[in-house]
Amino acid sequence: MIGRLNHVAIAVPDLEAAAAQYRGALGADVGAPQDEPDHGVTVIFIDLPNTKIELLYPLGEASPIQGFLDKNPSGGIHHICYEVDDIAAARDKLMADGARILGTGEPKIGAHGKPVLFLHPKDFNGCLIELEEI
Ligand SMILES: CC[C@@H](C(=O)O)C(=O)SCCNC(=O)CCNC(=O)[C@H](O)C(C)(C)COP(=O)(O)OP(=O)(O)OC[C@H]1O[C@@H](n2cnc3c(N)ncnc32)[C@H](O)[C@@H]1OP(=O)(O)O
Ligand SMILES: [Co+2]
Repeated sequence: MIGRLNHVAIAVPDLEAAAAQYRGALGADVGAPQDEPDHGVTVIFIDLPNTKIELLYPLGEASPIQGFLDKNPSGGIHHICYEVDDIAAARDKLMADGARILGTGEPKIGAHGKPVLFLHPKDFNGCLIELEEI
């Protein structure tokens, strides 16, 4: 069901500093900050030859990443995103298998303009999984 690794997301305490580090120290192709108010985050994408890195910073009062940063003040890997062909079919199969879909269960439009869903980390070995329909 899952396909390519779309991105690895890293929650960071200082977005500009993290972007500068990836651009300078690591010589990466770093994009511009993008506010995603529907998701409570500001993101910067970094293009790598085989996948992307998503730098995440809280946006607004109810950001879903605030608790993670409170527990991990230096930042850390927050989620990984797998591509799927049909997100509704993937959701229905996962729910039938007993996995918890976060939020309403309905896909939201993600940072790439495509539908996304999140799966509870406690159901997947402590790893928060995002699915993105491609
Ligand atoms: C820009 C759009 C999009 C894209 O297109 O790429 C994005 O990536 S948006 C990214 C941000 N959005 C989300 O993360 C949405 C889904 N997340 C959530 O609903 C919540 O963050 C959460 C996963 C339910 C966690 O909620 P929170 O209130 O912070 O924590 P809890 O205390 O309820 O956590 C319960 C339990 O889970 C552990 N946890 C929390 N976050 C993670 C994580 N990222 N990875 C692994 N484990 C995580 C937390 O530590 C708790 O464990 P215990 O302490 O053992 O109870
Ligand atoms: Co993401």
